[in-house]
Amino acid sequence: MIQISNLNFGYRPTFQLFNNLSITQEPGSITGLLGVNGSGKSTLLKIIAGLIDAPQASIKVMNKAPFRRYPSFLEELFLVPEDFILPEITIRKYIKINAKFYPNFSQEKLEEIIFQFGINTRHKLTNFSHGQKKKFLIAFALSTNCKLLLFDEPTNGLDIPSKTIFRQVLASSVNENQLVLISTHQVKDVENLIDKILIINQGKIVFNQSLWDVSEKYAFTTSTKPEKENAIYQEPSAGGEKIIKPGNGAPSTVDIELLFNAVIHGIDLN
Ligand SMILES: Nc1ncnc2c1ncn2[C@@H]1O[C@H](COP(=O)(O)OP(=O)(O)OP(=O)(O)O)[C@@H](O)[C@H]1O
Repeated sequence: MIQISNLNFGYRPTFQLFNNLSITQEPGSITGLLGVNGSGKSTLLKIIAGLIDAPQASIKVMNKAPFRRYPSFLEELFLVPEDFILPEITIRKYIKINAKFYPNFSQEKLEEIIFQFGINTRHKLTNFSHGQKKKFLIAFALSTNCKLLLFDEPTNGLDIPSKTIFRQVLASSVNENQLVLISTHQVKDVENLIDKILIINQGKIVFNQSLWDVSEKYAFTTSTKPEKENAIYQEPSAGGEKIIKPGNGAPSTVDIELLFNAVIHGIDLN
């Protein structure tokens, strides 16, 4: 569904943000895109969505060049950006105007998610708080049933119950023909939701694996003192050490934050 090879891109000629970045992603997963501040997560989502051109790279998203922005491409992709401006119209009007661009749009699904989030459809969108607007946009995105859904920091601004509802509605409303890519720093918010992890660092994708594979290959444990042998990576935490060791065959619950820190510190967990 996403094939990017040799992506070189920078906003300024003097600073290259991506260096020969390559990714392949197939449908059927909810993938977390992780990276430190400024590593280029939002930029990558915009390139995939066709909002930024990267003419030197070979980029195919749903077998099309995103920046050409063919209608048949746009009707199968929805990006929920980190920041957005919504028009001064009611939710009902927004739906009436925008739903028709998405052939698989489900009004029923939208009403269900809006109900779960407790959104009042009579108000104008501009009268909502940022978190309320975001919940509406997430609900709309899921209701489009697009093949590719891109979420940039979707849980920023959501209250704690809404984060739980976000995980529930996302997990229950996507199917194996869709790919969901979620850029986030809030790894706790996407734990038990994502099934793949992509990590971007210093202009490249440095990690791309399913959580299931990671859970089988490695054991994530804690100890009151540092491990002298056998630790692949360890770091101090409240009350002791968090440790990654080689797995023993039994699946281990993956500590995504620890995994991320290990990869960013140059540990090869591929
Ligand atoms: N429109 C722009 N013009 C120039 N530079 C930009 C622009 N947008 C982003 N950048 C720069 O590109 C780099 C990557 O930004 P981007 O927003 O993609 O990173 P990010 O990983 O999403 O960051 P964060 O986690 O902080 O949201 C940053 O150094 C940023 O300052």
